[in-house]
Amino acid sequence: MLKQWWPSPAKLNLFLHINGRYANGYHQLQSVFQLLDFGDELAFEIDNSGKIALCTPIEGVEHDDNLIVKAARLLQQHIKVQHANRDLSALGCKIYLKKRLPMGGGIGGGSSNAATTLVVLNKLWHGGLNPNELANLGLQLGADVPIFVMGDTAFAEGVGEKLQPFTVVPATYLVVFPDCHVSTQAVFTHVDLPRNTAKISANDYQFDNTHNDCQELVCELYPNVAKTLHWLLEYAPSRMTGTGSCVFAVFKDAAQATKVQKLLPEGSISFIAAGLSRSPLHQLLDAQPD
Ligand SMILES: C[C@](O)(CO)[C@H](O)COP(=O)(O)OP(=O)(O)OC[C@H]1O[C@@H](n2ccc(N)nc2=O)[C@H](O)[C@@H]1O
Ligand SMILES: Nc1ncnc2c1ncn2[C@@H]1O[C@H](COP(=O)(O)OP(=O)(O)OP(=O)(O)O)[C@@H](O)[C@H]1O
Repeated sequence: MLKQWWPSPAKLNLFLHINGRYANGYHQLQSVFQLLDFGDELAFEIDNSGKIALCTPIEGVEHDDNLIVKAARLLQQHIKVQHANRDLSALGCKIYLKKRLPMGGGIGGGSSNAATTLVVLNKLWHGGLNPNELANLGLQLGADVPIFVMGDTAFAEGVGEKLQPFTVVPATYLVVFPDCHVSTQAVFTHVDLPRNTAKISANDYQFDNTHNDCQELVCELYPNVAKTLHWLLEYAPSRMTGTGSCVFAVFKDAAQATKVQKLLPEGSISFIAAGLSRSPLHQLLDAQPD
Protein backbone atom coordinates (compact mmCIF):
# COMPACT_ATOMS: atom_id res chain seq x y z
CA MET A 1 0.00 0.00 0.00
CA LEU A 2 1.19 3.54 -0.74
CA LYS A 3 2.42 5.43 2.30
CA GLN A 4 0.51 8.48 3.55
CA TRP A 5 3.06 11.29 3.82
CA TRP A 6 2.30 13.97 6.45
CA PRO A 7 3.76 17.49 6.15
CA SER A 8 6.26 18.80 8.70
CA PRO A 9 6.61 22.46 7.72
CA ALA A 10 9.34 24.98 8.42
CA LYS A 11 8.79 28.25 10.29
CA LEU A 12 10.40 31.65 10.21
CA ASN A 13 10.70 34.00 13.15
CA LEU A 14 9.68 37.23 11.43
CA PHE A 15 11.17 38.99 14.45
CA LEU A 16 12.64 37.81 17.75
CA HIS A 17 12.81 40.11 20.76
CA ILE A 18 14.35 38.93 24.01
CA ASN A 19 12.64 40.62 26.95
CA GLY A 20 14.35 38.90 29.85
CA ARG A 21 15.48 35.64 31.36
CA TYR A 22 13.65 33.17 33.61
CA ALA A 23 15.25 31.61 36.68
CA ASN A 24 15.74 28.31 34.79
CA GLY A 25 17.91 30.06 32.18
CA TYR A 26 15.27 30.05 29.45
CA HIS A 27 14.56 33.39 27.79
CA GLN A 28 11.38 35.39 27.80
CA LEU A 29 10.74 36.31 24.20
CA GLN A 30 8.30 37.78 21.71
CA SER A 31 8.13 36.57 18.13
CA VAL A 32 5.91 36.03 15.12
CA PHE A 33 6.14 32.42 14.00
CA GLN A 34 5.35 32.36 10.28
CA LEU A 35 4.48 28.87 9.01
CA LEU A 36 5.67 28.00 5.49
CA ASP A 37 4.44 25.77 2.68
CA PHE A 38 7.85 24.02 2.55
CA GLY A 39 9.20 21.31 4.82
CA ASP A 40 9.93 17.67 5.59
CA GLU A 41 7.47 14.80 5.34
CA LEU A 42 6.82 11.87 7.65
CA ALA A 43 5.02 8.53 7.23
CA PHE A 44 3.85 6.24 10.04
CA GLU A 45 3.04 2.51 10.02
CA ILE A 46 1.53 1.56 13.33
CA ASP A 47 1.90 -2.01 14.61
CA ASN A 48 1.66 -4.11 17.77
CA SER A 49 5.39 -4.49 18.42
CA GLY A 50 5.47 -2.01 21.31
CA LYS A 51 8.59 -0.59 19.63
CA ILE A 52 9.31 2.75 17.98
CA ALA A 53 11.63 2.49 14.98
CA LEU A 54 12.77 5.37 12.77
CA CYS A 55 13.62 3.52 9.54
CA THR A 56 15.30 6.50 7.83
CA PRO A 57 18.08 7.67 10.18
CA ILE A 58 19.54 11.19 9.99
CA GLU A 59 23.31 11.24 9.60
CA GLY A 60 24.92 12.50 12.80
CA VAL A 61 21.83 12.05 15.00
CA GLU A 62 21.59 8.86 17.11
CA HIS A 63 18.30 6.97 16.73
CA ASP A 64 17.27 7.49 20.34
CA ASP A 65 18.26 11.19 20.29
CA ASN A 66 16.10 11.94 17.26
CA LEU A 67 13.23 14.23 18.25
CA ILE A 68 10.88 12.03 16.20
CA VAL A 69 11.69 8.98 18.33
CA LYS A 70 11.60 11.04 21.53
CA ALA A 71 8.17 12.43 20.60
CA ALA A 72 6.75 8.98 19.77
CA ARG A 73 8.05 7.51 23.05
CA LEU A 74 6.75 10.42 25.10
CA LEU A 75 3.28 10.05 23.60
CA GLN A 76 3.36 6.24 23.98
CA GLN A 77 4.15 6.63 27.70
CA HIS A 78 1.53 9.33 28.18
CA ILE A 79 -1.21 7.27 26.52
CA LYS A 80 -0.30 4.22 28.60
CA VAL A 81 -0.68 6.24 31.81
CA GLN A 82 -3.90 7.94 30.69
CA HIS A 83 -5.52 4.70 29.57
CA ALA A 84 -4.35 2.36 32.33
CA ASN A 85 -7.45 0.21 31.84
CA ARG A 86 -6.62 -0.52 28.18
CA ASP A 87 -3.88 -2.94 27.15
CA LEU A 88 -1.64 -0.55 25.31
CA SER A 89 1.66 -2.33 26.00
CA ALA A 90 1.84 -3.13 22.29
CA LEU A 91 1.59 0.42 20.83
CA GLY A 92 4.32 0.45 18.21
CA CYS A 93 5.27 2.27 15.03
CA LYS A 94 7.68 2.34 12.10
CA ILE A 95 8.44 5.88 10.99
CA TYR A 96 9.87 7.20 7.71
CA LEU A 97 11.27 10.70 7.13
CA LYS A 98 11.94 12.68 3.96
CA LYS A 99 14.36 15.36 5.21
CA ARG A 100 14.56 18.58 3.23
CA LEU A 101 15.10 21.22 5.91
CA PRO A 102 18.68 22.13 6.81
CA MET A 103 19.46 21.36 10.46
CA GLY A 104 20.58 24.04 12.89
CA GLY A 105 19.12 26.64 10.56
CA GLY A 106 16.58 28.28 12.87
CA ILE A 107 13.69 27.07 10.76
CA GLY A 108 12.50 24.55 13.33
CA GLY A 109 13.01 21.27 11.45
CA GLY A 110 13.50 19.05 14.49
CA SER A 111 10.68 20.70 16.44
CA SER A 112 8.34 20.40 13.47
CA ASN A 113 9.21 16.71 13.05
CA ALA A 114 8.43 16.15 16.74
CA ALA A 115 5.09 17.97 16.44
CA THR A 116 3.97 16.06 13.33
CA THR A 117 4.84 12.83 15.15
CA LEU A 118 2.77 13.83 18.20
CA VAL A 119 -0.24 15.00 16.18
CA VAL A 120 -0.37 12.08 13.73
CA LEU A 121 0.38 9.29 16.22
CA ASN A 122 -2.23 10.69 18.62
CA LYS A 123 -4.72 10.23 15.76
CA LEU A 124 -3.49 6.79 14.61
CA TRP A 125 -3.14 5.37 18.15
CA HIS A 126 -6.48 6.93 19.21
CA GLY A 127 -4.69 8.69 22.06
CA GLY A 128 -7.48 11.19 22.60
CA LEU A 129 -5.23 14.09 23.67
CA ASN A 130 -6.57 17.55 22.77
CA PRO A 131 -4.33 20.13 21.03
CA ASN A 132 -3.43 21.92 24.31
CA GLU A 133 -2.44 18.64 25.96
CA LEU A 134 -0.32 17.71 22.93
CA ALA A 135 1.31 21.16 22.90
CA ASN A 136 2.19 20.84 26.61
CA LEU A 137 3.70 17.42 25.98
CA GLY A 138 5.62 18.89 23.03
CA LEU A 139 7.01 21.69 25.20
CA GLN A 140 8.99 19.03 27.10
CA LEU A 141 10.86 18.38 23.85
CA GLY A 142 11.51 21.99 22.83
CA ALA A 143 10.19 25.54 23.05
CA ASP A 144 9.39 25.53 19.32
CA VAL A 145 7.23 22.37 19.35
CA PRO A 146 3.89 23.92 20.53
CA ILE A 147 3.56 26.28 17.53
CA PHE A 148 3.78 23.33 15.14
CA VAL A 149 1.30 21.31 17.23
CA MET A 150 -1.24 24.15 17.28
CA GLY A 151 -0.75 24.80 13.56
CA ASP A 152 -1.51 28.52 13.24
CA THR A 153 0.90 31.31 12.34
CA ALA A 154 1.11 33.05 15.69
CA PHE A 155 2.34 35.87 17.87
CA ALA A 156 4.36 34.10 20.56
CA GLU A 157 5.40 35.02 24.09
CA GLY A 158 6.77 33.24 27.16
CA VAL A 159 9.51 30.84 26.00
CA GLY A 160 7.59 30.60 22.72
CA GLU A 161 4.67 28.57 24.03
CA LYS A 162 2.11 31.32 24.71
CA LEU A 163 0.52 31.61 21.29
CA GLN A 164 -2.17 33.71 19.70
CA PRO A 165 -3.08 33.16 16.03
CA PHE A 166 -1.81 36.13 14.07
CA THR A 167 -2.54 37.51 10.60
CA VAL A 168 0.50 38.48 8.55
CA VAL A 169 0.41 40.29 5.18
CA PRO A 170 0.71 37.51 2.55
CA ALA A 171 4.30 37.20 1.33
CA THR A 172 6.78 34.91 -0.39
CA TYR A 173 10.10 34.25 1.32
CA LEU A 174 13.49 33.43 -0.14
CA VAL A 175 15.29 31.47 2.59
CA VAL A 176 19.05 31.02 2.34
CA PHE A 177 21.09 28.57 4.43
CA PRO A 178 24.60 30.03 4.89
CA ASP A 179 26.01 26.49 5.21
CA CYS A 180 26.77 26.67 8.90
CA HIS A 181 24.96 25.14 11.86
CA VAL A 182 24.29 27.45 14.81
CA SER A 183 23.77 25.95 18.25
CA THR A 184 20.66 27.52 19.81
CA GLN A 185 22.05 26.80 23.27
CA ALA A 186 25.39 28.51 22.49
CA VAL A 187 23.60 31.69 21.36
CA PHE A 188 21.27 31.78 24.36
CA THR A 189 24.10 31.31 26.85
CA HIS A 190 26.38 33.91 25.21
CA VAL A 191 27.38 36.76 27.48
CA ASP A 192 26.93 39.36 24.70
CA LEU A 193 23.32 38.47 23.83
CA PRO A 194 20.99 41.47 24.44
CA ARG A 195 18.18 40.48 26.82
CA ASN A 196 16.32 43.67 27.63
CA THR A 197 14.17 44.67 24.66
CA ALA A 198 10.95 46.36 25.78
CA LYS A 199 7.75 44.39 25.18
CA ILE A 200 5.53 45.37 22.27
CA SER A 201 1.82 44.83 21.80
CA ALA A 202 0.89 42.34 19.08
CA ASN A 203 -1.23 45.07 17.42
CA ASP A 204 1.87 47.26 16.99
CA TYR A 205 3.87 44.62 15.10
CA GLN A 206 5.39 45.67 11.80
CA PHE A 207 8.41 44.10 10.14
CA ASP A 208 10.11 47.49 10.01
CA ASN A 209 9.73 48.36 13.70
CA THR A 210 11.02 44.99 14.97
CA HIS A 211 14.33 43.09 14.83
CA ASN A 212 16.03 39.85 15.84
CA ASP A 213 18.03 40.22 19.05
CA CYS A 214 20.26 37.25 18.11
CA GLN A 215 21.21 38.57 14.68
CA GLU A 216 24.13 40.89 15.51
CA LEU A 217 25.81 38.33 17.76
CA VAL A 218 25.38 35.46 15.28
CA CYS A 219 26.69 37.66 12.45
CA GLU A 220 29.83 38.33 14.52
CA LEU A 221 30.32 34.64 15.35
CA TYR A 222 29.49 33.35 11.85
CA PRO A 223 30.80 35.59 9.04
CA ASN A 224 28.87 33.51 6.47
CA VAL A 225 25.59 34.58 8.08
CA ALA A 226 26.64 38.25 7.91
CA LYS A 227 27.71 37.85 4.27
CA THR A 228 24.43 36.21 3.27
CA LEU A 229 22.37 38.83 5.10
CA HIS A 230 24.23 41.75 3.51
CA TRP A 231 23.83 40.17 0.08
CA LEU A 232 20.05 39.74 0.49
CA LEU A 233 19.57 43.24 1.92
CA GLU A 234 20.61 44.66 -1.46
CA TYR A 235 17.40 43.21 -2.94
CA ALA A 236 14.69 43.12 -0.26
CA PRO A 237 13.93 43.55 3.46
CA SER A 238 15.83 40.65 5.05
CA ARG A 239 16.49 39.18 8.49
CA MET A 240 17.89 36.14 10.30
CA THR A 241 15.34 33.62 11.67
CA GLY A 242 15.52 32.29 15.25
CA THR A 243 19.09 31.83 16.42
CA GLY A 244 20.18 31.34 12.81
CA SER A 245 21.75 30.37 10.62
CA CYS A 246 19.11 30.84 7.91
CA VAL A 247 18.39 34.30 6.55
CA PHE A 248 15.20 35.23 4.73
CA ALA A 249 14.17 37.98 2.32
CA VAL A 250 10.56 39.13 2.01
CA PHE A 251 8.90 39.50 -1.40
CA LYS A 252 5.39 40.30 -2.63
CA ASP A 253 5.28 37.27 -4.92
CA ALA A 254 7.14 34.16 -6.07
CA ALA A 255 8.25 35.74 -9.38
CA GLN A 256 10.28 38.42 -7.58
CA ALA A 257 11.74 35.88 -5.16
CA THR A 258 12.76 33.59 -8.04
CA LYS A 259 14.51 36.46 -9.83
CA VAL A 260 16.73 37.09 -6.80
CA GLN A 261 17.24 33.36 -6.13
CA LYS A 262 18.72 33.03 -9.63
CA LEU A 263 21.31 35.72 -8.77
CA LEU A 264 22.55 33.92 -5.64
CA PRO A 265 26.24 32.93 -5.72
CA GLU A 266 26.80 29.48 -7.22
CA GLY A 267 26.46 26.64 -4.70
CA SER A 268 24.09 28.58 -2.40
CA ILE A 269 21.50 26.47 -0.58
CA SER A 270 18.09 28.13 -0.69
CA PHE A 271 14.37 27.60 -1.06
CA ILE A 272 11.33 29.72 -1.83
CA ALA A 273 8.21 29.36 0.28
CA ALA A 274 4.90 31.09 0.74
CA GLY A 275 3.74 32.14 4.19
CA LEU A 276 0.67 30.24 5.40
CA SER A 277 -1.81 31.16 8.09
CA ARG A 278 -2.53 27.46 8.75
CA SER A 279 -0.01 24.60 8.78
CA PRO A 280 -0.18 22.22 5.78
CA LEU A 281 -0.36 19.37 8.31
CA HIS A 282 -3.51 20.82 9.86
CA GLN A 283 -5.00 21.62 6.46
CA LEU A 284 -4.61 17.95 5.56
CA LEU A 285 -6.02 16.78 8.91
CA ASP A 286 -8.98 19.16 8.60
CA ALA A 287 -9.73 17.64 5.18
CA GLN A 288 -9.52 14.08 6.59
CA PRO A 289 -11.66 13.94 9.72
CA ASP A 290 -11.73 10.59 11.66
C1 LIG B 1 14.95 30.65 19.33
C2 LIG B 1 13.81 29.84 18.81
O1 LIG B 1 14.20 29.09 17.67
C3 LIG B 1 12.70 30.78 18.35
O2 LIG B 1 11.82 30.10 17.55
C4 LIG B 1 13.30 28.90 19.83
O3 LIG B 1 12.81 29.56 20.95
C5 LIG B 1 14.23 27.79 20.18
O4 LIG B 1 13.41 26.68 20.35
P1 LIG B 1 13.99 25.19 20.48
O5 LIG B 1 15.11 24.97 19.53
O6 LIG B 1 12.80 24.29 20.42
O7 LIG B 1 14.58 25.32 21.90
P2 LIG B 1 14.85 24.22 23.01
O8 LIG B 1 15.27 22.95 22.35
O9 LIG B 1 13.72 24.23 23.97
O10 LIG B 1 16.09 24.88 23.71
C6 LIG B 1 17.38 24.97 23.15
C7 LIG B 1 18.20 25.87 24.02
O11 LIG B 1 17.81 27.21 23.77
C8 LIG B 1 17.65 27.94 24.97
N1 LIG B 1 16.35 28.62 24.98
C9 LIG B 1 15.33 28.22 24.15
C10 LIG B 1 14.13 28.89 24.12
C11 LIG B 1 13.98 30.02 24.96
N2 LIG B 1 12.86 30.71 24.99
N3 LIG B 1 15.00 30.39 25.77
C12 LIG B 1 16.18 29.73 25.78
O12 LIG B 1 17.08 30.10 26.52
C13 LIG B 1 17.87 27.00 26.12
O13 LIG B 1 19.12 27.32 26.65
C14 LIG B 1 17.99 25.62 25.50
O14 LIG B 1 19.05 24.94 26.03
N1 LIG C 1 14.25 15.01 13.50
C1 LIG C 1 15.24 15.91 13.62
N2 LIG C 1 15.46 16.80 12.66
C2 LIG C 1 16.44 17.73 12.78
N3 LIG C 1 17.28 17.80 13.82
C3 LIG C 1 17.12 16.93 14.81
C4 LIG C 1 16.10 15.95 14.75
N4 LIG C 1 16.16 15.24 15.88
C5 LIG C 1 17.18 15.74 16.60
N5 LIG C 1 17.78 16.76 15.97
C6 LIG C 1 18.91 17.57 16.51
O1 LIG C 1 18.44 18.92 16.70
C7 LIG C 1 19.42 19.87 16.23
C8 LIG C 1 18.69 21.15 15.77
O2 LIG C 1 18.02 20.86 14.59
P1 LIG C 1 16.84 21.75 13.99
O3 LIG C 1 16.77 21.45 12.54
O4 LIG C 1 15.61 21.60 14.78
O5 LIG C 1 17.47 23.19 14.21
P2 LIG C 1 16.85 24.59 14.21
O6 LIG C 1 16.06 24.77 12.96
O7 LIG C 1 17.95 25.56 14.46
O8 LIG C 1 15.86 24.55 15.42
P3 LIG C 1 15.12 25.75 16.16
O9 LIG C 1 14.73 26.78 15.18
O10 LIG C 1 13.97 25.02 16.76
O11 LIG C 1 16.13 26.23 17.15
C9 LIG C 1 20.15 19.12 15.11
O12 LIG C 1 21.45 19.59 14.95
C10 LIG C 1 20.10 17.67 15.56
O13 LIG C 1 21.25 17.34 16.30
